Order: sequence, then C-alpha cells, then structure tokens
Amino acid sequence: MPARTGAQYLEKLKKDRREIYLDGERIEDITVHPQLKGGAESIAHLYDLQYLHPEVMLTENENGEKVGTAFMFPKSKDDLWKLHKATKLWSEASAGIMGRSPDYLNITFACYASRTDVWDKYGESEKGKNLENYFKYIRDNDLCLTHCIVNPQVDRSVPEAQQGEGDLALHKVGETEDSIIVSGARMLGTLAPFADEMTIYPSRAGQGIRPEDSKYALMFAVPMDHPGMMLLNRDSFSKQRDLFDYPLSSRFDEQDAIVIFDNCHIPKDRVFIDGNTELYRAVTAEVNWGAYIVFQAMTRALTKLEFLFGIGHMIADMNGVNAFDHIKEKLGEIWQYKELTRTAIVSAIEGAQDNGVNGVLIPDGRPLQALRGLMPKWIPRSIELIQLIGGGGFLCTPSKKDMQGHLRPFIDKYYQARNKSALEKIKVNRLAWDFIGSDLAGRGELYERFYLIDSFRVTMDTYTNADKEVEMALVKKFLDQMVLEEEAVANGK
Ligand SMILES: Cc1cc2nc3c(=O)[nH]c(=O)nc-3n(C[C@H](O)[C@H](O)[C@H](O)COP(=O)(O)OP(=O)(O)OC[C@H]3O[C@@H](n4cnc5c(N)ncnc54)[C@H](O)[C@@H]3O)c2cc1C
Repeated sequence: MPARTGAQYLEKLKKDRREIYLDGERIEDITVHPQLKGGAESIAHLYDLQYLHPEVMLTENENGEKVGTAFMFPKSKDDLWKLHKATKLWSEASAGIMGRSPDYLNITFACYASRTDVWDKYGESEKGKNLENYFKYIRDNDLCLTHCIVNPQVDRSVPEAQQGEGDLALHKVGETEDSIIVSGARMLGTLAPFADEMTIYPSRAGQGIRPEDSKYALMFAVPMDHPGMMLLNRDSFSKQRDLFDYPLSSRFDEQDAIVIFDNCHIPKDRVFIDGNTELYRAVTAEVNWGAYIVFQAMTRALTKLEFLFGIGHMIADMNGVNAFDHIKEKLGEIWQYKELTRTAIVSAIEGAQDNGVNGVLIPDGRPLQALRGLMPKWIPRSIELIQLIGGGGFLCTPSKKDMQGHLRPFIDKYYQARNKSALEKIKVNRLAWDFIGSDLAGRGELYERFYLIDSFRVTMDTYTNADKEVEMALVKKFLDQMVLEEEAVANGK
C-alpha cells in the first residue's frame, strides 16, 4: 500500500480497539471523542499533505511504490534537504506544536534499519532482520508510531532493577515458543491515542544498564490494540471550544500517556533486543540515532521560533511598543535564536558524512548536539520574551460569543490597536495566548524542556563526547612558546 491519505488513516484508527483511558473512561472511538478528535483530524491532515506536496513529502521504496519521505535512507545532501523540507512542511501545519508528528519515529526506525550491522556486531543478526522487516512493514503501510523509552519516576537515584523490588520498570517475566512476556510501565507515549503502533527502545538512560539487569534490556513493537497493553492518558488540553477562541488547543493536543504492560506477550518476530545489554547500550551510542532525530527535532524547533518571532513582532507592532529600544532588543533576541537554529541545520547538512556502512548520509551531529542542549533554554526564554512584550493584552480577549453579542460596538471601540481593528487584534492575542499561556502552551513548554532529556544531561554529554583535539592543539601551540631557559637547555635547544 502506498503512502496513506488522511481518510485512510482515520478509517484504520476508527476500527482500532486499543485499551486506552481518559479521565476514568475507556475510549471506544478516538475519531469521535470530543477531547481527542481534534488531534486525530490534525494527524489526518498531515497525511493529506503528502498528496498536496508529493515532490517533497513522498519518495519511492525499492518496489517503486510511493512512500513517505521520512522513511528514506538519505544518500545525498539533496536527500537531506528533502527530508528537512518534508519535516518543515509537517511542522508548519501545527506551528511546531505537534512534536511527535509521525515523521519523528519514522525517521528513528529508518535510522535503526539502516544500521543493522550493529545487531550483527553484537551477535543478534536474527533480531536485526526482524527490525528490517518491521521497518519495511511500517514504511509500506505508512504507519504512525508512538514510543515509551523512559521507565517511570519512582527513585531516579537507583538502577531500574531496584524500582519497586525490580517489578516496576518494564522487564521480561517469561517466554513461550513464539513470544516473550513482559510486565511493567513506561512513560510518556506522546501521540498514544493517535498512533498505530507502540515502540519500545533504549533511551540515553539505557547506556547505564548493568549486565545483571538483562531482563530490562528490551526493544520491541506491537500494534496499539495488542492484548495486555493499557494506556492511561493525562488530562486533555484539547478545548471543546470554537477555533476562534482556541485556535491551537482545539486541534493540536497530541496527548501523552503512560503505558502499562501486564503479562503481555510480544511475538518474537516483533522483538529487536531481548536481554543483550551490550547491544542495548550500543543502540543509543552507535547507530547515529542522535544526529537523525535531532535533525528532525531542530527543524520543528525552527518552525516554533519562526512563529514566536512572527507573533512577537505582530504584537509589538500593533501595540506600538516596538518604538522602545528594549522591546526591539527582545525581538532581536528571538530572531538570533531562530537564525542560529536555521544556520545549524544548514551546517548539519553541509557537513554530512557517509555512515561508512551502506552509503547512508549522516547529518553533522555537532551543530545539532549544540542546539539540543540550548533549545530547552531558548524556547522557554522566547516564550518569556513574548510575555514581556505583550503584557496584559493576552487577557483582553473577548470570546467568539462575546464578539457576537450586544457589546460588540464597545469591543470594536475599546479593543482596537493603532493599526488593527479590534477583531484583528483580538485574533492575534488569542492565538498568541494559546501558544504561550494556555494549558496546551504550558505542556508545550515542558515538552521543549524534556522531550530529548533535559538540557543539563545533554550539555554534559556535549562536553564529554566533544572532540577536543583541535582546541587542545591551539592552546598547546602557545604553551610551547612559553619556554624557560633551563627547559631549552634540557631539550637541547
Ligand atoms: C511533554 C512531554 C512529552 C514526552 N514525550 C515522550 C515520548 O513520547 N516518549 C518517551 O519515551 N518519553 C517522552 N517524554 C519523557 C521524556 O523522555 C522524559 O521526560 C525525559 O527523559 C526526562 O525524564 P523524566 O521526565 O523522568 O525526568 P527525570 O529523569 O526524573 O529528571 C527530573 C530532574 O532530575 C534530574 N535528574 C534525574 N536523573 C538524574 C541523574 N541521573 N543525574 C542528574 N540529574 C538527574 C534531571 O536533570 C531533571 O532536572 C516526554 C516528556 C514530556 C515532558
């Protein structure tokens, strides 16, 4: 089957009988649930965009079928540009709010499938083959995945095996001829109500796994309605209000869920790691996943920064506050974050290198890694700057019903801006509030701080993994010039 349309995506979702709960209720049909249908329709729209922009959004598999660009193995810089443009198009559909649009995990699994040599290296060729087959399955059926790669917060100061006497973190509890049996929980499946498949794979924390903890070393995938798997959503931030009132919350709540496995049988052909702690560590460290996924993530972040700069400028201009130097400086600061992000993406493409295995091109990880540590600071800072620019205007926002009521002549008079009608100004302020202040906006800010682990650990890794030779050589050149006479004599100079 070639790339899906939105209607095909919704049709499959409608038939699905996953065990998923929201506010105490088991959801029977996600596509009609008042708090979830907005999100489902937004994902469907992304699939429709594939056919509106086929030159960017589609590529071909080895059978000549049209499949999503995010599934490609990029082999040239042109391919990486195409991947970037495809991500950009999808991210613009929600102004960057839907961080886990299907391309996020499609790219992740394309990356894994392009490096099954790592599975060979650790003696797991059969599971590497499972992974390759799974990748072809999701690519050729154009599936949307969610992932839960973090064990629940219980006691972060001790290893996973010590959480609730080893019983809480996801782990293997048994095996049959055809399946492994798992129990335990994981967080935090963004997109869980809207995805076709649940995936489990190692996170950065997995690098600390101990050989004796092999039952926690798991990587697998199952359909969302797989028996023995339950999902518990957080509160919905989807406003059941008119699009005029909440232009973003009414459509773009991608949800987040805890997944609980209760003696769940995972078919062996869907298992990619089962107990091999060395491979579990290597998957994070050796397959170039970081470069690929941060390439996708920073493209989306660029869209968010563009939106923040655009809305900030619009507010400042309509309120006349961009006449003040410190407001110009605040807007300039957001512009700088945006431009540095754009430049880092260009630099990642220009510095891309062959993976040395099968000609797949890896974006240069250095500028991306730098952004990965900085973005959790830049986006919250940009949100703060918008608040400082907009002041109380975000709360001078009559609703659609107010606008249609008898107070409208007063609203038109007292809510006007220097260069905008009251209606135009209220629209800008409502849109901005839904991006920086509503409950969906609060979740979005938390997302930026944590979805790729926190800035503290990422920045620490940046230092640890940095190639320091060029910089050391520069310093050494000067140290070598600082010679005492006795040293020169001792060195025969
Ligand atoms: C909105 C949102 C969506 C998300 N979506 C997904 C998803 O789709 N899939 C998924 O798998 N995960 C998802 N996550 C989870 C995300 O991966 C985690 O939040 C992230 O890995 C951090 O883990 P944590 O939240 O458990 O925080 P913790 O690890 O508990 O960290 C909390 C604080 O403690 C500090 N800390 C914790 N451990 C250490 C340590 N060993 N050393 C030093 N400091 C430490 C951290 O620096 C941080 O400041 C999402 C998170 C959010 C907020």
